[in-house]
Amino acid sequence: MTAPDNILENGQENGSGTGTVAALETVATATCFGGTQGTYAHHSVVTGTAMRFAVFTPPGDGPFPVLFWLSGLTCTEDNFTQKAGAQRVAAELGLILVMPDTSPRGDDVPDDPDGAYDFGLGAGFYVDATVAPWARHYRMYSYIRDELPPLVAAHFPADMDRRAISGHSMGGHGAITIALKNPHMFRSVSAFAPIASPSRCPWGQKALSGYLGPDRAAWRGHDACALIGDGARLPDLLVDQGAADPFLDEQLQPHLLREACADAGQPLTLNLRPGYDHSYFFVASFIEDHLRWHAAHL
Ligand SMILES: N[C@@H](CCC(=O)N[C@@H](CSC=O)C(=O)NCC(=O)O)C(=O)O
Repeated sequence: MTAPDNILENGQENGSGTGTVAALETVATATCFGGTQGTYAHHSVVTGTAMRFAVFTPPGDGPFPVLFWLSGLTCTEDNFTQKAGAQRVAAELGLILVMPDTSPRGDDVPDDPDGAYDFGLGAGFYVDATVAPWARHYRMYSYIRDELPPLVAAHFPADMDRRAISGHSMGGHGAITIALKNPHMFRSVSAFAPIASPSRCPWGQKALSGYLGPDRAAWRGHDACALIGDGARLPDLLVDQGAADPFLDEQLQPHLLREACADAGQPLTLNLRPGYDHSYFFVASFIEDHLRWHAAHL
């Protein structure tokens, strides 16, 4: 099976006997390092909107292991795809890369009332909102965990028993927390400049209070440090963090993750990279390390 090159108009049986998987529209494709870089669209039952995601399919027949990449605030499926330069190594390693959008979008999807970049559109925070008006569409946790994997399995030459997850900033938080809550799903987990403890930084407090309400007990299930403190575990965790990141002290706070892991005996490799900021120049500089690390675990 190669990457889809047509527009499928009907859903197809997902092979598991559990129902149909949504049709996938191919928005655009390009050949890249012998593989295919594509953008795909579908109707999401989970978010109730159209959703887009990007996929890099390496050359060859597969089945290939799959890395899910979760991007940060303001991003779409394009940021990592166009800026990280991950395709060369993914082609060499035989790794499918899946890059979803970071929130639902559409005319009836509410946004931050002030148009701020850190809530609403482009800022789904990988949680299922429980508070109106967000709860109707902002369900990125279930989208990433439950809806996207069967779509990838149905339409791409993917070996879903060999899954990895990684992400940047808000997406680093998403990758770590989704893996901590679903340890059977991923063989390896890494992050770039993740928000270590959303309950204790302005970005996270705004998002968790807005999407989940003021009860901090509900926030614990989406806070990596709280999850680790409450007993969740990963076999291993790789994190890279730029030491010149302007969000380091106020928002990201990697020392909280280091302390939570040390207290709990959770394995963690935390690389503090002198001179690097929060941008995709930083991600591009170390993505090869992460892809090789994931490939070794898959
Ligand atoms: N000052 C920026 C803030 C947004 C920003 O830095 N977004 C980061 C992720 S931050 C945490 O989730 C990002 O990845 N941006 C996209 C990019 O291509 O660099 C602003 O006001 O937009």
